[in-house]
Amino acid sequence: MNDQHNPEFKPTKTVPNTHVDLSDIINLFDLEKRAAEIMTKMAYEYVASGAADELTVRWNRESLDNLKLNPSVLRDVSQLDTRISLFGDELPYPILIAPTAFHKIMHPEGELATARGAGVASATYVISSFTTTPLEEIAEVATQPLWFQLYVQDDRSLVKDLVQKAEAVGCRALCVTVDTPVPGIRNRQDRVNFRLPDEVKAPYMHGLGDQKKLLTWADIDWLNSFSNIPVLLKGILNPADAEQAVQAGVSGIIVSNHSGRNLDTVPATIDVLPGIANQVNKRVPLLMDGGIRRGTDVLKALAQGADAVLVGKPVCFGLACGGADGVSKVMTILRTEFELAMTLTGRTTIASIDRSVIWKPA
Ligand SMILES: Cc1cc2nc3c(=O)[nH]c(=O)nc-3n(C[C@H](O)[C@H](O)[C@H](O)COP(=O)(O)O)c2cc1C
Ligand SMILES: CCCCC(=O)C(=O)O
Repeated sequence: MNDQHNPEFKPTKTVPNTHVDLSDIINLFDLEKRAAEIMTKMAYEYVASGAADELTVRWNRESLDNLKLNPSVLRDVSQLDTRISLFGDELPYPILIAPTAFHKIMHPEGELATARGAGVASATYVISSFTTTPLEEIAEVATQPLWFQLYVQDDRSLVKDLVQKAEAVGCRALCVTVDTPVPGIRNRQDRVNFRLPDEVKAPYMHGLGDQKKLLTWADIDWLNSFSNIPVLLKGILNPADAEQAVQAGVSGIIVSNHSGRNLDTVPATIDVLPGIANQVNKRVPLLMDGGIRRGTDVLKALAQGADAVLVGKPVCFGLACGGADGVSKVMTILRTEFELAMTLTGRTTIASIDRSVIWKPA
């Protein structure tokens, strides 16, 4: 059972407590429980909620849980190599920090803490367009690669300026989010009347969803025409769109349903991944996110065709509970669990993680 559906999770405090003892946080579900106790109700509801009836949120987890593993025994597992290469950078392990908005509502140090935590954990951090800290300041404290997530907002000249700023501060890739022409139905956010506190600003947030200026494939051509860094599309859920993305010349694809926050009842990402992987056939790197909470989930996603995964909510909860320490703890727990899953399934390299890792009935 996914802990986030536990009705006992009632955020009680109204003032964030940022001095939490993390020593008894053993897994990522522990962290969500702790976060529910200490975050403001508004921030907790913002992070934890999904769209409408949250069916997709649940399915992301259920579909991962329902895949069974098929270990191979008696292999030499004394040496593991978890490195991958993406767009010219070597990542020590295939887990990135997904872009999530508004970190200052989760922790007073906001995105600076996230970047520091990413640095400690040797993780690549994808900064959201709706960061509450200017890009230059994040870049100053970052010691690991940064990527930038782009919301194409109504004023296209500001969009171009933002892409150029992201490039100027050293972001290594641009993840264009394509699943949010307008925000989804977010009942839980509406119930708490979600809004940014006056003291928190999102300097690059101007406006999504003017019906006359919705994002289309023509915008992808336009972005590709001037971006000097690889362009990925984030939020692809079917092989036809993946094919069109490759034809449009994108450098990578992120299979994502936005953690079930936008269109409820779309399938779990792990379920659509194999079909998309078949279609893309390694022409561009394929990343995936949605419900990754265990090292075995990372292994399953790689087995089903992803080159790497991203994690969103757990990083927000880690940030809320412990700032940079909480963020690094999330990534380190997941990395350690993933290494153990590789060892126990007898797969010692990323290349050896293929569909044979998933158990199938005889
Ligand atoms: C609190 C929160 C804020 C998010 N903000 C953004 C965002 O600004 N841009 C974006 O492309 N995706 C955003 N996402 C989606 C994440 O990038 C990612 O797709 C998703 O969280 C991954 O699933 P997981 O949270 O189950 O790991 C957000 C997700 C959460 C939970
Ligand atoms: C309207 C989107 C706001 C940021 C976001 O992507 C999210 O909350 O999921």
